[in-house]
Amino acid sequence: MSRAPIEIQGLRKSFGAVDAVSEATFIAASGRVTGFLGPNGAGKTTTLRILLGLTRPSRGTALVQGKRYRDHPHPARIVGAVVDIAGAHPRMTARQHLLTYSALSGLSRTRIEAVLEQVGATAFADRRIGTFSTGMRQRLSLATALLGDPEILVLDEPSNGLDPGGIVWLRTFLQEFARSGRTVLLSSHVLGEVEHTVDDVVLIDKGRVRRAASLTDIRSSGASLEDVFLRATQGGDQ
Ligand SMILES: Nc1ncnc2c1ncn2[C@@H]1O[C@H](COP(=O)(O)OP(=O)(O)OP(=O)(O)O)[C@@H](O)[C@H]1O
Repeated sequence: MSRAPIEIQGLRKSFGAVDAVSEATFIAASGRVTGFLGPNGAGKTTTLRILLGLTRPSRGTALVQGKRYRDHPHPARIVGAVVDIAGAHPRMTARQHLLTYSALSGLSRTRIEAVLEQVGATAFADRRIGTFSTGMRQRLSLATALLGDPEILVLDEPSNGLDPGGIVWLRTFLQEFARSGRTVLLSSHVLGEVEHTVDDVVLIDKGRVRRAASLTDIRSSGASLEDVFLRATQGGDQ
């Protein structure tokens, strides 16, 4: 059997006395959008940061295409990470930011126009990032993630601050990305939005994965995603 593009196995991470992640085991499959869901402080960002090589786990493994992120010679060509572009210089334009990121990541600059077009950012490509709305920043973050033409997209709370039009646009984009055989893992605590976007869900609470299932299976059991989420995160043992 071929391996899943994302495999999290027995993951644990403690920060001093705080167990941010105490048992996380799940996969994200290709051709699917997987929602990584949990309440505030559940351990989502910590898990994604470990997956992206930004934080070291205390135990366990988080693999992309069978290897740790940092062991890939060109990780940006494997995984695109959609995280806040807070580190981007506010006086840089979107196009300058993409040029800088290409150079730092060893990526060709030939895809810059294509990714700007892909995320609908061409119109503001020459404006300074400091003047951007949240939605524009999100689009630039996605464009940055797409520069390496990755097989996998990992997004931490991607619809934060997007207006309804932006949310629908992002949903369509992610579903089309997955339909092309690629893989999307996104974290969120906004169930209403996620329910329209994802194929599979992984529910985490207090650092433990409580449930992993397809949305179809959840619906066929007669429960709503909200029911399952509340049961999983309020001491239930699902
Ligand atoms: N660098 C750190 N040092 C100490 N504690 C941390 C650190 N990072 C995270 N934590 C703690 O680990 C727990 C999990 O945090 P994490 O950010 O992973 O949760 P989350 O599910 O992403 O939450 P949210 O939805 O609020 O962003 C929280 O109790 C948090 O306070």
